[in-house]
Order: sequence, then structure tokens, then C-alpha cells
Amino acid sequence: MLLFLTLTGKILDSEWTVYQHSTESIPAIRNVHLALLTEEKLVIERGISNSLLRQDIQDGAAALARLAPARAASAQAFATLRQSLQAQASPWLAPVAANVQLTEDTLAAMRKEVDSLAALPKVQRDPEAVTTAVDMAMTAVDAFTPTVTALSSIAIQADPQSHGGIDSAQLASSLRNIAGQMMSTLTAAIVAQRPLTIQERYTFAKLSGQAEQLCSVIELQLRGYSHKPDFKATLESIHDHSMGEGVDFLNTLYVIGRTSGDYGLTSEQVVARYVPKMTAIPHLRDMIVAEMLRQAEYRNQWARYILLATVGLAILALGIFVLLLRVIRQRVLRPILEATNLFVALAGERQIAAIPVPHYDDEISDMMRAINILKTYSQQKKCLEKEREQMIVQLRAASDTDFLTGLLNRRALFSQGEQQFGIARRYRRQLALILMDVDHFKTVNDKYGHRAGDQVLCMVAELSRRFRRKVDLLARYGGEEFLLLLPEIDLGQGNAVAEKLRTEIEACHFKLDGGAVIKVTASFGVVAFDGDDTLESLIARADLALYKAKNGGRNMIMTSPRDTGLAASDSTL
Ligand SMILES: Nc1nc2c(ncn2[C@@H]2O[C@H](COP(=O)(O)OP(=O)(O)OP(=O)(O)O)[C@@H](O)[C@H]2O)c(=O)[nH]1
Repeated sequence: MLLFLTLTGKILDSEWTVYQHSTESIPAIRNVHLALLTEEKLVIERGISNSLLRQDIQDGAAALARLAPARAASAQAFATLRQSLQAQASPWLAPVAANVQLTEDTLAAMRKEVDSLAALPKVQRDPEAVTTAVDMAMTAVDAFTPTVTALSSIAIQADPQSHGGIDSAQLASSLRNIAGQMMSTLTAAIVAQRPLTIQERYTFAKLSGQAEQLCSVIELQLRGYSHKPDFKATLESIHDHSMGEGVDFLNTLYVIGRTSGDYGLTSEQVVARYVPKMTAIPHLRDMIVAEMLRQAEYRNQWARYILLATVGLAILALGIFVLLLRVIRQRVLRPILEATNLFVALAGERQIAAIPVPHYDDEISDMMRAINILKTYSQQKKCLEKEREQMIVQLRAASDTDFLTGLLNRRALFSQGEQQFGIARRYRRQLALILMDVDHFKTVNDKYGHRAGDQVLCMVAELSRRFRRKVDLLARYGGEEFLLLLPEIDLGQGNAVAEKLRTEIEACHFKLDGGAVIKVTASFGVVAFDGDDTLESLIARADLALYKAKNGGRNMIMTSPRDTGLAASDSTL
């Protein structure tokens, strides 16, 4: 995005610069035109002033009549130029404006000098003062040249493509200037009706050569426009009238000036015949400027279109780019992020709410489908694991439980009993053990059937459960034999528990499925942990006590202290 914005910024900046330059070039070309017009007015005023200085007051009436409008035209041209320069707030124009002011000051001084000399009769005029005034007129024109040059440079800088046009316009202006100077060179001799001096002949010949060269250069430069009828007509007019008839006319006067000096024309008549022939030259200059302005405006319009198109395209491209990023984010980045989270959740076996439904048939949707399959497998695996764990629990319970009574079986008794026994031995705690055996159980089986016997065993187990505390272990030790391990219980308390159980069993009426009600009794062997016992020895002692109870007539409780031996330990409750 950064790269894109940088490139777009560069292109926009470049197009903006082109547009700005093309916009600046239009007033810059206009300024050049105004400067050339001003220069033309200056040249005309200079010509009239020169002519006036060569004549007496009464002879120079016509020149004097032309001077006032010429001065007004110069002043107007300067005012327009100044106004145009002031309207554009450019730092480059400040020195140009200063130079314009300098030219105007020089012009004012020249006018003052011309006026004071023209007011005198010709014979009273100091020739040196006249020469100075003529030089001042030349200086005023020369002082203006930097203005034209500077404004031309500014216009070319703004739009290099206007270089050729400005050059041609300047050349046309120079041609008009030289054409004027050619006539001015002859004016003094014509006024005096004398032959030309060598200096005047030399100057005229030089100017004539320059005019010819300039004309050729202009024609060469404007050959690109020769297909345009108006340009063609103007160039032909310059060729035929200005350089043809006009210069031929001056050449005729020049030939006379080389011999007799009898021109047969006044200077005003020369002006009246010559000047109209020159109008095609400033016309050409104006046409060139107009063409330049037309092209500059065309380029400016194009630059504006290109700039607007570039801005539009940049906005469009930016929109597409942002849209593309959004699509990539939505269709690629976000799904990948979601997929990553899903993978992490699956790996961590966490619950997955839902897998996003793919909207498009692409690689991402394939990935989501694969995750879905993975999720199904994972769920199946989790179910299987749960089932396996439940099965293990069930199997463990089954392996520890007597299938008939639901009590602990013999294996579980030894495993859990060892723990209780270990605690009692380590911490020297009380521990009693009761071994119970249903009396004449074989008779029950024989009389009521094995199934009834099972029922009786279950009911005896249920009765025994009621006497059991949470910490006690109750197990089916053998066929009709049950074992109770009682932590924190001494022998006396153990006997009491056995007695209660015995009484309960004796008092109980066992209702069998067939409707028969039977009564059974049970014999008990009770022992207590004496500190040196093992679980096996304790059970063995309980078994001995039970044996004793059986032998003693059953339905009784016997105990068997360890150190006193079997015979000595017999006691009947
Ligand atoms: N119904 C049933 N009978 C069993 C089960 N286990 C053992 N027996 C029976 O229990 C009877 C035990 O008989 P005996 O060892 O002679 O003992 P008794 O008949 O109770 O006589 P005394 O113990 O001397 O009072 C046998 O007939 C066994 O078949 C069992 O799970 N269910």
C-alpha cells in the first residue's frame, strides 16, 4: 500500500507540475506579447522623435502631430504591461518591473530633451545636444531589451515548447525594428535633401543585410506553419510588400543618396509610403503569439484532463486496491486465522462451537472441510476415549465387586484392607475385624434352591451394609462368608457391632421370591489389631474365632486374642 501510494503520489505530483507550468505559461506568453508591443511603440516613438530633431518647427509639423499619439501609445503600452506584471504575484517578475520602470524613466528624460530641442529653430540647436537626444532615444529602446529577454526566458521556463514561437515573435519584432531603423538612417539626408554620409550608407547597408537575414530565418522557422493559409498569406505579404516593395523603395532612395541627394520626397512622404508596407511584420508577430497562446491553452486543457484522469485513475486504483485487500483479508487471511485457532482448539481438545461454512469453492473451503472432518474424528475419538474410560471404571468396579451381592470381593478386600491396615500399623490405631458366616446355609440351598440361597446372601449383605460406616470395608469373603474391617474400633466395640448384626440377622424374616419366608442365623469371629498382626494373621485369627463359634453351637460371637492362643482366647458373648 505504501509503495502504491508513493508511486501514485509521484505520478500526481508530476502531472500537477505539468499542469501548473502549462497554466503559468499562458500569462507568461501574454507578458512577452505586451513587451513586444511596448517595444514596437518605443521604436515608433523613437523614429518620430529622430525625425523631429532633424527638422525645423514649421517643417516638422507633421512629425509633431504624429508624436503625441505615438507617446500616448507608448504610455498606454507601458501601463498595460505594468498592470499585467503587477497582477501576477511572482518573485521572478519583480526585477522585470524594476527594469520597466527604468525604461520609463529613460524615456521621460529623452522626451524632455527632444521637446526642449524641438522647440528651438534648427539652426539654434546644438548638434551635440541633438546627437545626445538621438542616443537617448536609442538607449530607451535598448534599456527595454532586458525586459523582453527576461519575460521570454520566464515564458520558456514555464513551457519549453513555446521556445520556438517566442523566438519567431522576437525575430519578427526585431525585423520591424530594423525596418524602422533603415528608414531612420535615411531620414536626416532626406530632410536635408543631401547625399548620404559614408556612415549612413554603411549603417543602411548593414541594416539591409540584417533585415534580409532575419526575414530568411523567420521564413525558415515558420515553415511548419506554411500549410496555414493566414500564415502563408502574411509571410508572402512580408516577402512581397515589406521586404519587396518597401525595401526596394528605400533602396531607390539609398541609390539617390549615394549620388545627388535629390530625393524629390519629403521625409513625411517617405514615411507615408514606407510605413504601411511594414504592417505585415507586426501582424505576423501577433499571429505567432496568438498561435502560441492557442497551443498553450490547448496544452493547459490537456494537462488538466490528464491531471483529472490521473486523479480519477488513482482513486479507482486505490479503491480496487483496498477492495482487493479486503477480499484477501476476508477470503484468505481471516479463514487462515480461524483455521489456526481451530487447529489449536482441536490440538488442545477444547470445545469448538462451529466451523465457519465456506462461501466459496476454493482452497480455503477445502481446508475448512478438512477441519470439519478432523473435528468429527476428534469428537469420535473423544467419545471412544470417554467410553473406554467408563469401561475401565466399570471393569475396575467389576473386578473389585462381588457380582452377586455388590460388596467388595476378596481381591478388593485385600487391596483396600492393606491400606487400612497400613494406616493402623503406622499410627498405632485401633482396628477390628469381623468375620461372619451364615449358619447351615447348605440347608437353605438344599431346601429352597440355589437361587433362594443367592437371595438370602443378598439380603444378609444388605443388612450388613446398614452397619457399615463410610470408612469401614465390607466384603464377601467366601461363599456365605462376609468380612468387616472397622478402623478406629477396638475389640469391645467390634464385638458390639457383631452382636448388633447377629441380632438383626436372627430377627430378620427373609422373604424369598417364591413367597416363602425363612429365618437364618450367623456366627461371628471378632478380632482386634494388636500391633504385630498382619492382615492375613488377623483374618486367620478371626477365622479361628469363627470356627470356635460354629463349634460352640452357631449364632454366636467368638473372639481370639493373639497372644493367648486359640483355646485360651475362647469367650462367648
Ligand atoms: N446359593 C448359593 N450357595 C452357595 C454359594 N456359595 C456357597 N454356597 C453353598 O453354601 C454351602 C455351604 O455349606 P457348608 O460349608 O457346608 O456350611 P453350612 O451348610 O453353612 O454349615 P455351617 O457353616 O457349618 O453352618 C454349600 O452348599 C455351598 O454350595 C453361593 O454363592 N450361592
